[in-house]
Amino acid sequence: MTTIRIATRKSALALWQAEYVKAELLRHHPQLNVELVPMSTQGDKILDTPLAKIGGKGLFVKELEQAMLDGRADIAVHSMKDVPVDFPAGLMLHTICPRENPQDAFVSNQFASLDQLPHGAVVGTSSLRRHCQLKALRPDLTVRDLRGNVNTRLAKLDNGEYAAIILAAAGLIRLGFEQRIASLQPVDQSLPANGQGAVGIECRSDDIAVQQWLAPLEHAPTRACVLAERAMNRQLQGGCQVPIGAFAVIEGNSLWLRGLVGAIDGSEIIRHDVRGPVADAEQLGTALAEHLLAQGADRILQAVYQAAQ
Ligand SMILES: NCc1[nH]cc(CCC(=O)O)c1CC(=O)O
Repeated sequence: MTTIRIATRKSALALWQAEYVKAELLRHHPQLNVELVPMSTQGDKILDTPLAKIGGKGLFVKELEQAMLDGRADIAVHSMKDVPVDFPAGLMLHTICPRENPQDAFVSNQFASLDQLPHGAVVGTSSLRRHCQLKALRPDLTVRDLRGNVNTRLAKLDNGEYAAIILAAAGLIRLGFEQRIASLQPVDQSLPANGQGAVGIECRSDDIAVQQWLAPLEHAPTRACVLAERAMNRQLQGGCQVPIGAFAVIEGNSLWLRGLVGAIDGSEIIRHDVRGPVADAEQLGTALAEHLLAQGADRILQAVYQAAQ
């Protein structure tokens, strides 16, 4: 019997995603044996420092990748949002699964939406992208860092430390917390991060057998969108902690990609969007990034990187 071992982080969301891939593999190939190999990553161990200050790309994926290279695991399941743009030699991003709701969610026990928050309210998020867009809409708000997995973040909200918190809707929905979403942030007010809501599967580049098992899990429209979004980030040389939004949708045969780069305090946001054939997804992402750079995105990003040091 063929066994496929899935390297996964131990957070509730990571385990959900690994279980999802396991269930999908078994649904398509009932003859397989699929096992989870849970492990801790560097990113899971550093909980007290804001992510933006730790730097280092791929904090949450290195250990999983080493396990595949060592043959202790065959595939790794990732939130595409957390996957660095480049892969180590010998590994590849093989499969992109159907996207869950890509929007940011407004979660509060008292308020229905962002515009209901009283003047000066404290909002929790650890994402520079969300921070930037929140302050642009509501300069009066105090944005405070909010780390931890989804359960921890909800507990901090319930403790009364924040009037509201912003999380990815996808994580909440997958973990059964959909009813905690007070409202969804419209994408033109909170443009999602590249890859948000999509699950990706990484494997060894030469492991043709595993790649054949994975093939039916692929979702072509999600792949096109995520490739466009990631190409934009790659061209901007943005890591995972940058005030960059990138979000694509497919309309008929055409792909519509929106992007932004902003100052963390929301004082300046550069936006642009492009449309083109779905087949040109990556070129669209690169072209959008070039436009943003020409409009001053590099100046904004340099200031962000300097402030983080
Ligand atoms: N950076 C952490 C992370 N990585 C993926 C998700 C949510 C699920 C997804 O985007 O697929 C989250 C939590 C969040 O942003 O609220």
